[in-house]
Order: sequence, then C-alpha cells, then structure tokens
Amino acid sequence: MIESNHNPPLLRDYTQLLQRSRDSVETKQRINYEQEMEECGLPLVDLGGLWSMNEEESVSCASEICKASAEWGFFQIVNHGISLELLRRMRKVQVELFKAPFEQKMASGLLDNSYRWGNRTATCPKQLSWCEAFHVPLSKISDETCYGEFSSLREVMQEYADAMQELAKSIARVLVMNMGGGRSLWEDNCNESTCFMRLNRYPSCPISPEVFGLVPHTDSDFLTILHQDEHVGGLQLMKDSKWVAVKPNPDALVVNIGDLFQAWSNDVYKSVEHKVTVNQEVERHSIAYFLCPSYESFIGCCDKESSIYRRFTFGEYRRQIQEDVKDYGHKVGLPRFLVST
Ligand SMILES: C=C1C[C@]23C[C@@]1(O)CC[C@H]2[C@@]12CC[C@H](O)[C@@](C)(C(=O)O1)[C@H]2[C@@H]3C(=O)O
Ligand SMILES: O=C(O)CCC(=O)C(=O)O
Ligand SMILES: [Fe+2]
Repeated sequence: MIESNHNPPLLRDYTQLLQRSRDSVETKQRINYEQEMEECGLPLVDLGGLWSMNEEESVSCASEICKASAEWGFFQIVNHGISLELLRRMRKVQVELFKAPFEQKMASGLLDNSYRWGNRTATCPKQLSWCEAFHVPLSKISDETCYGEFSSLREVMQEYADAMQELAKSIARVLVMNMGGGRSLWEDNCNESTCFMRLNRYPSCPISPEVFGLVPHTDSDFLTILHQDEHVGGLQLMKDSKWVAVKPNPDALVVNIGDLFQAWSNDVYKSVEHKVTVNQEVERHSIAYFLCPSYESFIGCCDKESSIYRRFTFGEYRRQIQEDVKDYGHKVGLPRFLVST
C-alpha cells in the first residue's frame, strides 16, 4: 500500500520488526487463529426499561445490566437515548478530521496535542497497533484554541460528550446501587472534566492479520461506552478464555466495564480483555467514551474489609500503566495492585 498523506507511516515503521519475526511459530499460530474467528451476539439490554416509570421494568433492566457486567464485562444497549442523528453527525466530523494530512494531525496541537498512532516502542509484533487516535481529555473539549481550522468540530464534540456523560453516569449508578454503594464513589469524583473521549481510526491494512488494530487490553476507567463502526466489525473480547468477535449492531452502543469498577466491586464486575483486528480493504472508525475520576480520587472497594486490591488513586494507576508500557511494552493493570503481592 502506498501510504497516502493522511495515513500515519505504519507500514514503514513496522516493517523491520515484522520481517524479523515473520517466520516465528507464535506469529503463524496467531494468524491461523484470527482467520477462524466466529461472530457472537453480546447480551443486548433495552435501556427503555431503565427510564420507565414502571418499577418492575426498571428493576429488571438494572438486573440485566449487572448480570452482563459480571458474566461478560460487556453488553450492548438499545433505546439508550442518544439520537442517531447525533451519532451520525459525530461520525461525519470524525471521518473528516482523520482526512487531515498526517503532519497536521501530528504537529498542529490539534485537540490538546492528543494525536497518537501505532506503537513504535513495540519490541515484538504482538505489541503493534495499526491505528491512529485522538485521546482527548474532556476538560479541553470546550477550549476553542484546541480546534484550529476544525472549529466546527467543537459544537458536536461538546454535544456528544455531554450526552455520553449522562448515559455513562446512569449506567454507573445502576452498578453502584446493585452493590449497595452510595453516591460518594463517582458522583463526586467523575465529572465532565475528568473523563476522556478517544476517536479511533484503523486504516485498511495490507498486512492484516499480522498486526492488531488495537492490541489486547483492558480499559483503565470505570466504564466505557463505544460507538463502533456501523458496518465494519473488528472488536473482539475474551469470553470463557476464548476470543469472540462482536457483530456490529447499527442501533446499539457497546458498554464495557473498566479496571476501576472491577477493583471497586472486588472482582464482581469484570474488566475484560478486548482487542481490535484490522481489515485488508476497508478502514474502520470508533469512538470510546471513558468514565474516569479525577487523578486524586481514591479507588477503594465497596467492601473495605475484604478488599483484594489495595487502595490507590487513579493518578497512581495511570502512572503505573505508563511505566509498565515503557518498561515491558504492555500494560500490567490491576494485578499490580492486589493486596497479596
Ligand atoms: C500500549 C498501551 C497503551 C494503552 C495500554 C496498552 O498496553 C494497550 C492499549 C492502550 C489503551 C487503549 C485504550 C485506552 O485508551 C487506554 C488508556 C487503555 O486502557 O488501553 C490505552 C493505554 C494507554 O494509553 O495508556
Ligand atoms: O475500536 C474499538 O472497537 C475498540 C476501541 C477500544 O477498545 C478503546 O479505544 O479502548
Ligand atoms: Fe478498549
């Protein structure tokens, strides 16, 4: 593939590393495995029940959310209250943004300098991500100076972030109440300035399935709401020690539990590993909204007596991840914070 001037130079930068390991058994096994993947339907929750005045309906909807969070760590939601018109408008500006020349995305300070691409610190092919992203702190979304010539982005980003914030909080409230928790955990610590929004683009990839779109990871937040591409699949998650692919549902958003809810619930809710594969012919877009607390917030456990994780702040957690990515090429995550280690 000739890398057009809006694509990051992924192939050029990855070539050496790939050539060195092309013949390895590990790479060959991984490629065979990817080609055999089947699609699955995630638990589907109709959020209509949650907004309903009928108590039986709202109790049953809440219990579906909690069951899926404990058994899958992932579910899809319909009737979520976010208009299709807003989702499409946001997707349209996202597509336009990524069409900007690579140099401009890299160097013009766009969206608080939040542009990232690939993983050039990787030491083996399984650490390579074939993607570019803007990982934007919500505190910067209203700041006009972040947008440069993309000033029309601001209004829709703000509208999208506000809508996602409300939705994420409604789901988090259900999960907290189910464990008998009060409002203190996140109502006071997560707000419109502590969360993140990540705009992802996975360019078509001539060497798929040799590299991932996004390497296997768990999210480092309370929960994530994902608006994935309506037609192009690629998201896979771990279920019963096997990778399963998520079939795109144009009417649904995908919700997944992050590390912080797993820690807070003492492993009742599961922060499940997921990854993205790439496609030889078509590109894929997605937007993730991460519900996060402020860096100073302590992530305790709802049951302080029997907590399996030590208390830590979100800032401490993020720093440890960055250190581990630097030292080992990947995130270690919650196991680092177990009381017994
Ligand atoms: C190299 C890495 C950065 C990352 C953790 C990881 O080991 C693998 C995936 C990355 C990711 C993607 C989703 C989220 O944006 C993120 C915060 C996460 O939890 O996993 C990032 C991590 C990061 O940027 O620190
Ligand atoms: O693009 C996707 O489907 C998933 C993205 C993701 O996992 C993330 O941004 O954390
Ligand atoms: Fe993720």
